[in-house]
Order: sequence, then structure tokens, then C-alpha cells
Amino acid sequence: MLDRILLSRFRNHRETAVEGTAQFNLLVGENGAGKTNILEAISLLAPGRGLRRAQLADLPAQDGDGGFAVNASLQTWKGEPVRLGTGSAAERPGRRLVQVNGGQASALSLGEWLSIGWLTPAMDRLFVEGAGARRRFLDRLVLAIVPGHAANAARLDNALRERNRLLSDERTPDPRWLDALELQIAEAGALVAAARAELVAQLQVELAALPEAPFARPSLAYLPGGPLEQDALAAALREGRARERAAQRTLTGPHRDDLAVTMAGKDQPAADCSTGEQKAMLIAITLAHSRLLETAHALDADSRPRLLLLDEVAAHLDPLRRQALFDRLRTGSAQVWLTGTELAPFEAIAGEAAVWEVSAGTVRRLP
Ligand SMILES: Nc1ncnc2c1ncn2[C@@H]1O[C@H](COP(=O)(O)OP(=O)(O)OP(=O)(O)O)[C@@H](O)[C@H]1O
Repeated sequence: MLDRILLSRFRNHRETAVEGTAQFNLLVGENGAGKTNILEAISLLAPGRGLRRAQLADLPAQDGDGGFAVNASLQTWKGEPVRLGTGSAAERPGRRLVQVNGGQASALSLGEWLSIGWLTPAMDRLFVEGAGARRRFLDRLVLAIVPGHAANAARLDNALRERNRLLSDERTPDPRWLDALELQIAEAGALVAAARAELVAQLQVELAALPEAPFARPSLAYLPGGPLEQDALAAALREGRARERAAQRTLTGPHRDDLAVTMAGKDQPAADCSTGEQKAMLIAITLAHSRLLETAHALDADSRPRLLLLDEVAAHLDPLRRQALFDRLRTGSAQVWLTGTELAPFEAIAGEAAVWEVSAGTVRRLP
């Protein structure tokens, strides 16, 4: 678990240390105090752009020197200490720096040390937004289980970007270039699609085992955006060249995948459900995912510590659902970080939680 995190010149935090953590960690304070900023800093200890998907340039404190740092120490399951750090230097603001145990490392390698999941208010629109947000959501869930997924997804993205560039070029693309790129897309794409499909199938099993109450039970289906098999995907890309040149982009492949979510009892698409029902389904997916991770851990297939960041989740649940959420989290092994504007919704766990009052970019540990 995460023992300590230090935010330096990060958003509205000049120098904020959060230490003395527990299984439940509560960040409580008024709107705009900097609670989500702390969760965001933690989320940057994973590959990717963090829970706000912010640009690197937005992260340094506006009144700072243009750089920022987030440093954390954590314990692996075996109790070994690990130090992770990320940030950017004032002189090279566009470049993300990552350190593991004091040595330079790649952002992708962060996934080998920690598995981080989150739920934020921005995700309330997940089911009504475009498929891109759901693909990213799915990829984060996969990444929490399969650290190598980020590298495959990055390889797929790079090859697709390059192929789209060639397709939209006025000059006729060199077919050998297209051959090479399509091979990369097919190789990485088949791995990405297989990992997504596998995760959805596993989640579906977990979800089916969940009681329908108190959380709305969602039913998931993976909708592939192209053939799943590597050879079939390569063939589809080759055959689609003329059509895709006209469209100036690649029209088939895992970059067109989607996740269909319906509410099991009502058989209603998630997008048509109430806001509260959508939130309850997201929580159910998060809890089912946690159970998958527990299993992976129990099988010794995954030894990374796990963090779950729940931004403003508790306050939006009625007391029964809130209690059910806390009960489930308590029996899990993830370290949980929760935010709220007041302590009242956390009454049931306040005794066992570490609590910080966050105010204008500072924190104070409450006794
Ligand atoms: N780069 C930055 N430099 C300085 N301050 C920033 C920067 N980015 C964001 N902020 C400030 O951080 C504050 C928002 O912090 P945050 O979103 O963590 O609040 P919060 O405590 O989660 O609030 P809420 O309860 O409303 O969600 C705002 O006041 C915003 O102006």
C-alpha cells in the first residue's frame, strides 16, 4: 500500500505530504480545496494521463516555476519498500519524468509496481459519451490486471496514427509501408482486443454473481470494432485500403471497439438509466473488478499493491448503498482513497480510517 505521498508544486499544492495512511483514507474539505488534486497526483503513479486526463502543462502550480513533482513510497505485498516519482522539470515542461527507486524509468513501467483504479464524477457520463471514453475505461481495467496491456495499446496507437497519416497523404502511399504498419496494427490489435474481450467475459461472470441489490447490476458486452484474429484483421486492413484512403482513416480495428452496458433487471441500455442507476452500475463494475483482482492476487498471478480512488462517491449514495460499498471494500485488499466535503457520510468507517482535512492546498491529519 501507499505509505506516503508528497506533492510539490502540483496544482494548488505547494508542498503537501500525506503520510500515516490506512486501508481507508479520507480527504475531507470544502469545494476547490485540493482533494481531487491529491487523487490525481496518486493516479499519476500509473501509466497514462491520470484521472483527469490532463495535459502535462496544466499540472504545475500556476505560481510555481513551471515544474512539479509527485513522490511516493509504497510497500509491495511482500513488504518491500518501493519509491515511485513522477513530474516535469521547469526547463522541459512537456516531458514527463518518472523515477523508480531513484533511477530513471519509463511511464509505462509504473504499471509493474502499482495497480490503480478510480471512479470520478466525470465518469458519470461514461455511458452516454462516445465510445472512446468507454475504451479508455476498459483499458484501465485491463491494465490493472495485465501490466503489458499499456505497451500493446501504445504500439497499436502509434501504428494507427502512422497509417492514418499515410492514408490522408495526397501521394499514393508506398504499399510496403502500409504492409508493415498493418502487420503491427494486426499484431498489437489482436492482443489488445483479446485482452479487452477476456476482461469483459471475466467481469460478466463476477457481475452475474453479484446480488441485484443494493447496486444496479449491469450486464456487459464487448463490441469489437474489427476482426479479433490477427490474420483476419490484417486481411481486413489490406482489403479496406481503397475505401479507407477515401475516408482518410482506418475504419476497422480495436480503435473502434465499444463496451455495451445494460441494466440487467430492466434490460435497459445504461445510457437510458437514471443518473443514480448509472452511478450504481459503475460502482458495481468497480467492485466486480476488485474481486477479479483479488482472485488474481490469491492465485499469486499479481503481486502489485492496489489502490482504489473514489472521488465524491460516498456522498452520492443513500446510506444502505454506502454501507454496502464500505463492507465490500473492507473485505478487499485494495487501499481505498475517498473524498468528500464532509465527514458525515464516512461515519461508518471514520474509526478505522486515516482522515485528512484539506484546505486551500494544504492538509492536516485529523486525530
Ligand atoms: N495548475 C494549478 N495551479 C494552481 N491551482 C490550480 C491548478 N490547477 C487547479 N488548481 C486549483 O485547484 C483547485 C481545485 O482543486 P480540486 O479539484 O482538487 O478541489 P476539490 O477539493 O476536489 O473540490 P470539489 O469538492 O469541488 O471537487 C481549484 O481552486 C483550482 O483553481
